[in-house]
Amino acid sequence: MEFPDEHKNAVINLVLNHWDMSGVLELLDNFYPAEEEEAGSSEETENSSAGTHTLDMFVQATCPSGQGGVQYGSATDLLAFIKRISGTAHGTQANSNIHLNQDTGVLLSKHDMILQNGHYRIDSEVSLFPWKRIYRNADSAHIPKGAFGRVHLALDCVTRKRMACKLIPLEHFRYSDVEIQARFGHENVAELFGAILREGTLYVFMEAGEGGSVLEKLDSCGPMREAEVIWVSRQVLQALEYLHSKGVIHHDIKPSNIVLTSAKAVLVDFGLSVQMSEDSQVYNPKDLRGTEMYMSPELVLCGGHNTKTDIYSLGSTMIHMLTGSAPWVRRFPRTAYPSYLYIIHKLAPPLEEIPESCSTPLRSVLHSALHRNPARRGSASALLQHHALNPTTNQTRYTSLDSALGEGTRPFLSQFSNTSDTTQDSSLSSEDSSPGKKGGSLYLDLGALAGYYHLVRPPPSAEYN
Ligand SMILES: Nc1ncnc2c1ncn2[C@@H]1O[C@H](COP(=O)(O)OP(=O)(O)OP(=O)(O)O)[C@@H](O)[C@H]1O
Repeated sequence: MEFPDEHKNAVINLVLNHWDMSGVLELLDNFYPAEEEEAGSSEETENSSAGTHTLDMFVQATCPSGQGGVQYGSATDLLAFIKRISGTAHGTQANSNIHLNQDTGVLLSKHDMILQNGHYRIDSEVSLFPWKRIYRNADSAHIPKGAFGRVHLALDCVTRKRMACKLIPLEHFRYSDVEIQARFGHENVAELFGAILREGTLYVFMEAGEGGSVLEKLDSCGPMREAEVIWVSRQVLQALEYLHSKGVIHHDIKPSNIVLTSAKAVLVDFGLSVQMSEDSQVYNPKDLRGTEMYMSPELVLCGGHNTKTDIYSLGSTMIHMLTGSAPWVRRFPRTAYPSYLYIIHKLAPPLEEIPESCSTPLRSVLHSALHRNPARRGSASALLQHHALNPTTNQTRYTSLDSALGEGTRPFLSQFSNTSDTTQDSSLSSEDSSPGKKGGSLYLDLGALAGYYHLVRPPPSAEYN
């Protein structure tokens, strides 16, 4: 049966508005089969004749006249999309039919990320900014980046939604880069908003840690106060409690992978994460994954480990937060020790690095988190119950990093309480932040507080336009 074009478009729009991918595909089957065959566009036809409904077929069919291939979808749609991308990236998908010359992707956030005719174009629909150019120094184009990804601040030009956007070259893309965040939403896991493939690079949009990473804090300010360490550790443990309950091991807990928003700390970088199968108690690694200084002794041995390895890495991260240096590096300078694996194997745990000033309750948390024997190491749930991490009624219960600061700064900070973002310097440097820089927090340093005021103001509108 032949349908007029207006009728087709109206029905497609109706289904898109009440988003249902299977409904859309079914409709497309009814509307377009003859046209696809006639068009004879080889790859498309081959695919559809094989009975596979690919995103590209969907894109081509719904956007016949130059419209883009970015669609709103569910987490399942996003997972299907990135599965195909990772197949292409690693050459395991023979005829994946990914159109590298056309943007394709799936956005989860229908209300905050506005698509224009199936496009989400950099600069017209969404703008990307190097963090530091926005918040610190107009001359600097510093972009926080890891081994493979560069992370920008992104702004939807219509809704003004602020996000982080990680750019991953296709050849370095791993399915887990997106999979875990797509499947496991938690308030302490950076929320995923979508992913778009454009010109061989995957743009992954997610919740922005506009306050920078914990490593950046340590680099700027030196060791953190105990209250701050407790506040951050609690947030990370909440994320780990959830992830571990799903059998997920993050594998790279460290200060640079914990980022701060105005009200919470969230985990990022799930590229090394794995989910253990339901019945297995042990994950047997094929490779060594993680960042040396924070690695557990059992992980270094490569003989099998479980979720407790993340707890050990969090213990190492807590040492870094309390001292300003990653474990081991002060006793064994990196210049002299290119690898810490043997040191960790022989000497772990680094309990003597716990500063003398550390309170007895927090010390006991560290002893539990850093226990050499994973079976005797506290789980995330157990540590969350520990009284050191659970301020009693006599103690303040902190709701943000700001509120974890001393009473003395409150009047000053309250001037800015209407500002929602605790945005700060986003410079990223070494893993071992110099302990000699400043004794306290950025927030407690008056000079830095002045800078803080500067930083939390909204970015200059000229740059956003
Ligand atoms: N959502 C975010 N908000 C703010 N900053 C972020 C966000 N995601 C990542 N970053 C910053 O960018 C840095 C690099 O990102 P990420 O760790 O995801 O990349 P990577 O290439 O996988 O890095 P790695 O070398 O640690 O494996 C992080 O260490 C962090 O400081």
